[in-house]
Parts: sequence; C-alpha cells; structure tokens
Amino acid sequence: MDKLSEIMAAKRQALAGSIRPVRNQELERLGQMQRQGGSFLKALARKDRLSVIAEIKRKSPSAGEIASATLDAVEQAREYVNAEADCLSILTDTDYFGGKLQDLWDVVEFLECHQRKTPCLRKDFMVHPVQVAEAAEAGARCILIIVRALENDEIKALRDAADIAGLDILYEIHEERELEKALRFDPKIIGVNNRDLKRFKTDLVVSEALIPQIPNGIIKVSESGIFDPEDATRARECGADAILVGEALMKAEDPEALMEAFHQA
Ligand SMILES: O=C(O)c1ccccc1NCC(=O)[C@H](O)[C@H](O)COP(=O)(O)O
Repeated sequence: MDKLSEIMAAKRQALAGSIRPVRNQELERLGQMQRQGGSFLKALARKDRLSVIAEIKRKSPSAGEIASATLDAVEQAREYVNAEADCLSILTDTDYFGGKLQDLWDVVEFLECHQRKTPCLRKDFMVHPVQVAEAAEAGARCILIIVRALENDEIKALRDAADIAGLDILYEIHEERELEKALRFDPKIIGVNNRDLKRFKTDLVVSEALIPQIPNGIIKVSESGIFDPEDATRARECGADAILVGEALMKAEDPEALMEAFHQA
C-alpha cells in the first residue's frame, strides 16, 4: 500500500463516526455566510505575476518534522500575509501533518480581524461532504480533491457540495490518466503534484509533462518540491499560473524575500 492509500484509509476510518447526510440547505446557508476572504480562483488568476499558495505545514510523511508541533498557525499566517502570499493552504490533517481544523478557524479569524482577504484552502484528504461543510463553516474558500484517491461518485458528491457552499476546488493530479478523469468534472483549477507518493521523490518534470496538456481556461498550479526561484521559473515556463509551496517557505529565514522571488519568477 502506498502512503496516499494508507492516509486515505486512515482518514476514512477516523471519519466513520462523524459521517451523516449533509443537506443542500445546510451547504447553502454556509455558502451565504461566506465568512472570509476573496475568491480563491481569482487570487490565482493574476496576469502580472506567478501566484503563490503558501502552506502551513508542521510535518509530513516525506520530510518528517518541518516546524515545531507547537507552531502557532496564526503567526505563520501573519508572516505569509505580510509577505503577500496570494492564498494560504492550511493542512488540517493531524496524524500525518500535525495540523487541525482549529488552525483554519484561527487563521480565518485573524484574517477577518485584520481585514485581509487572502483566501484559504482547507488542505486535507477529503472523502465526504461532511468535510466540505466543516471547511465552509471554518471559512475556507477552497477544498482539495485528490483525483487518484477517489471514485467518480465520491468526487461528484464533493464537487456538488463545494459548488452549493460556494467553495472553489483544487483538483490534484499526478499522472496523465488522472487529468482525463479530472476533466470529466469541469474543473476550474487543476494542481499537478510533483511528488511521487510511492517513492516520496519530487520532480518538476511531472509539471513540465502535464501542465501543457491542461486545457486553456483552467488555472494551473504546480505543487510540491518547489524550493528556489529556479524551480518557480521552471513551473512558470511550463505554463503554471501558480505554485503551492510548503516546506521551503516554512523553513525560509526570510519568507518575504523568497515569496518576492517566487512572484517574480
Ligand atoms: O508532503 C508529503 O510528504 C505528502 C505525503 C503524502 C501525501 C501528501 C503529501 N503532501 C501534501 C502536499 O501536497 C504538499 O504538502 C504540498 O504540495 C507542498 O509541498 P512542499 O512544498 O514540497 O512542502
């Protein structure tokens, strides 16, 4: 079993007790609340620079500990927002990434208090609309759908729930056949994950092979393994509108300078 399958199985087990039918009415109500932020999609669609989704990530299966388990998500968000991140990605998985749903609540509250519109992605292993409702309630503006990890009917249920709640969707792919599968769902944003979750290796060749195949009109994101401005330039040159960066920004001595260099790539 590869790591992604292991994580998905653990997530399904952990969620089993909280699965319940999620009514459209509830999702509509959450959509009307729209607690925070501007549109995730629009924040990625800038023509003047490469957009950056900055991830709050304490640990990961591939890197181990990236930051202290006690890292304050709000302080990290403050650094990212001051550095002009276009969007934030907040890992809410606890067991493998050391995050929690409360991080999303706290960061959104911080953004609201400071009148910042930086939209947030709830980065988690989504399997059921209950998680979409949680994301909307906490103030996320986007959810992640890992195409390879889900059956078509599961993707449809998540897509329909997100649409009703007014959330954007980042469809994540790693192989050509996953692009074909993603395109059946009329995606507005597709992320190409450069990380091979069997061997944990990242290679920007994955973005270079897949991003040019994504049809025009869809926002293209290169994810994982982007460490320096040269990597960002490679992503930009193969057609990425945005990059999603975790480890490099979490560990950067000067996140503002690195963010600026990414934007200018
Ligand atoms: O990062 C991992 O080790 C990992 C393992 C299994 C499933 C997902 C994983 N990462 C999730 C991500 O998509 C990354 O956190 C994100 O793209 C940022 O990557 P990086 O800039 O390399 O930290």
